Amino acid sequence: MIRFVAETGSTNADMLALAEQGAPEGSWLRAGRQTGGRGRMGRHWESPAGNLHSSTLVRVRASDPPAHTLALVAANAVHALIAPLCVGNARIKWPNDILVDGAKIAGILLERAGDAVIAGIGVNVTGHPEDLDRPVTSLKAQGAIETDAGALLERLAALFTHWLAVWRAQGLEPVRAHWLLNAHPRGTAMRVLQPNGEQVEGAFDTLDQQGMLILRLADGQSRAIHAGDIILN
Ligand SMILES: O=C(O)CCCC[C@@H]1SC[C@@H]2NC(=O)N[C@@H]21
Repeated sequence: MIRFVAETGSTNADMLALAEQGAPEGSWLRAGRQTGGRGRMGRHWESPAGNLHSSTLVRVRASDPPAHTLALVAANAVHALIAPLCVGNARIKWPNDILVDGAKIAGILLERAGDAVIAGIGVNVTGHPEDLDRPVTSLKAQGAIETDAGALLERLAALFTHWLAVWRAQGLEPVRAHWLLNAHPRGTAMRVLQPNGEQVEGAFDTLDQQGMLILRLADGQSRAIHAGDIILN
């Protein structure tokens, strides 16, 4: 079920509260705008009217793949929503940003409380921040014919349900394989800013079976990265 509120602080915060009150898996919340939108690594997510701000709830089970790999489920769903609408080339950037021709168009934030994982998805539909040090874009700027956030969420919820079912029934492998098809190609040069402040440079190799980024360093060694921000060179 999709609920809509005209304005809230953060749909992720609201969905975490709903999860605590017993909301079932498959619940969705969409806000017209957010006043305290949360981004990854403690950043603010600009959330003006016209864009898509939504969160859904997954109740993880003991038999599921690792909960953090729901990031790949969400990225596959958001990529499938966005790619057909854009003239430019839509790609997933690890861990779960969606870029069009190198400019960020959507972001995903996973938060967990007990068995509840909240997947928060923000899509720049009609607007995007102007003052960032990284390229950003929106569906409107990409010439998309569908720019109604409500209609986009109907489609996104169906795509998320599909990828969640694959993840649960077939495991991580098909989800990971599809993610790799739509992500930066192997050999892409990148710099990783890790949460501890360390920077690592290398070339994208693959995602391992746990969803970790495997980077090939200049000396030929491999490094597994489990968290951080990537800058594509
Ligand atoms: O930093 C990122 O790329 C992740 C951004 C996630 C933003 C979405 S908008 C809906 C949901 N509610 C939030 O407060 N954040 C997520």
